[in-house]
Amino acid sequence: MSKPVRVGLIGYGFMGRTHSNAYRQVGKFFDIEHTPVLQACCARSEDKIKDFADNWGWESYETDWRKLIERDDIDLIDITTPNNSHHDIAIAAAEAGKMVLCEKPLAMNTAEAVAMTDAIEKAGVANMVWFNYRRVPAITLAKQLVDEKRIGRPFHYRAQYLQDWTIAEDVPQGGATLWRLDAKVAGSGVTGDLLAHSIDSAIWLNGPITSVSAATETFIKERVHQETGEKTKVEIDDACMFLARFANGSMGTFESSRYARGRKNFNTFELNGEDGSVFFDLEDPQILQYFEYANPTTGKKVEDHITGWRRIHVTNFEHPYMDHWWVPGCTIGYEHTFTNALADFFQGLDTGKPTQPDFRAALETQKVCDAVLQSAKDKQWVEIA
Ligand SMILES: NC(=O)C1=CN([C@@H]2O[C@H](COP(=O)(O)OP(=O)(O)OC[C@H]3O[C@@H](n4cnc5c(N)ncnc54)[C@H](OP(=O)(O)O)[C@@H]3O)[C@@H](O)[C@H]2O)C=CC1
Ligand SMILES: O=C1CO[C@H](CO)[C@@H](O)[C@@H]1O
Repeated sequence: MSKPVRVGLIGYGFMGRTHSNAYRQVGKFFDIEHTPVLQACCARSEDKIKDFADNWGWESYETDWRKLIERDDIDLIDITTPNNSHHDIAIAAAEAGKMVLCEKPLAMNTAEAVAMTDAIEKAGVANMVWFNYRRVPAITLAKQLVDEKRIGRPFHYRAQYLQDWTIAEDVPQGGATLWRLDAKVAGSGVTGDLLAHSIDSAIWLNGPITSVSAATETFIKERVHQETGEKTKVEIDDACMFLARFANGSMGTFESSRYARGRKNFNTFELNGEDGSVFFDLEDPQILQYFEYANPTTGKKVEDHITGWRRIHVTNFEHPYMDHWWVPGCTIGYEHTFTNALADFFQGLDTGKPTQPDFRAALETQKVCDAVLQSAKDKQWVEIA
C-alpha cells in the first residue's frame, strides 16, 4: 500500500533539478511503500520558481521558505539552497515536525552542525544528508568489499577531488553558483564544497579520522563581488591538502583544488590493505579497480604471473543498485546517484531502519572540515574530538 510523503523542496538550481528528477523516478524503479508527492517548491525569485514548478510538475510554489514549513500539507523539507541557509531552514523544519533532507556540507561550521543535529534528534524526525557519491554503485561495491574483509588491515587511504572552473581572475564571487567563492555564503572553499565528499566517503569506507595536518592556498586574492561590483578579498580556500590519521591506525592523504587545469569533477580514492586494494575515479564511474592478494573465504594468498589489478565493470544485477535499472552492461549516470539515495531513504521509512548518512554522520564530516581549516591556520596537527 502506498504511503504518500508530501515534499517541499527549497531551491531550483543544480541540486533542485537533480532532486526533482529523483523524486519523479524513484517510485518507478524501486519498490517502495513510501512514495513522494511533489507538493511544493520554493525560492526567492518568483518567475524562476514558477517556471521550475511547471517544468518538473511541482503542484504549487512558495517564495518564502518559512511559509513552506508552516504548511500542514508538507511532510518533508528538502534543502538545496546555499550553505549559509541550511542551519535556519533545517532547525525550523525539524521544530515543525517535518522530515528533513539537507544538501552537503551540512553547515557553515561545527557549531551550526551541532545545533542542527540536536534539533533533528530532539524532534525525532527522519533525516538524511545528500552525500550522493556513496550511491555510485562502484563506491558502494568498494564498501561491500571492505565489509567482506577483502582489504584486510588498512594501511593507506588516498583521496583527490579536483576541478578547474575558478582559474580565471575575472570569475566574480557571489551570485548563482559563484556563491561558492564567497566565504560568507559557502563557509569555506574546496574544504566544505569538495573535500566534504571525500571525507564522508573516507569515514564510511575506513572509519573515523582522529587527527589532521593541513595546508590551504588562495591563489587569487581579490575578486569582484557581484552584489557590490567592488573588488573584495577572497576568503575561501582555493586548494587544500591534508594528512590524516584514522582510528584504525591507517594514514591518509587528501588533496583538493579548483585550479587543476583539465580536471572537471575528478573524485578519486584508493584504499590499500594487507590483503587487497580498491581504487575509484569518478571520471571512469562504472569501474571499480580491485587488487586481490588474499581471499577471505578460501584463505588463499595469491601473487603469481597472472596476479594484477582487475577492472570490475559495475553494471551487473549482482552489483549494488543495478538490479533496479537496465540490463547488465548498460550503464547508469550521475543523476541515478540521487535516485538511489532517495530509494534508500524511503526504504528506511518502510523498514524503520534509518538511512545513512544522517545529520549525526554529517556532523562528523563537518568536524573534520573544521579541524582541517584550523590546522591550516595554526600550521599544526589538530586532534578531532
Ligand atoms: N551532493 C552534491 O553532489 C552537490 C551538492 N551541492 C550542494 O547543494 C546546495 C545548493 O547548491 P546548488 O544547487 O549548486 O546551488 P544553486 O546556486 O544552483 O541554487 C541555489 C538555489 O537556492 C535558492 N535560494 C537561495 N537562497 C534562498 C533562500 N534564502 N530561500 C529560498 N531559496 C533560496 C536559489 O534561488 P533564489 O536565488 O531565487 O532564491 C536557487 O534556486 C549547496 O549546499 C551545495 O553545496 C551542490 C552541488 C552538488
Ligand atoms: O559534487 C559536487 C560537484 O561539484 C560541485 C561544485 O562545482 C560541488 O558543489 C558538488 O558537491
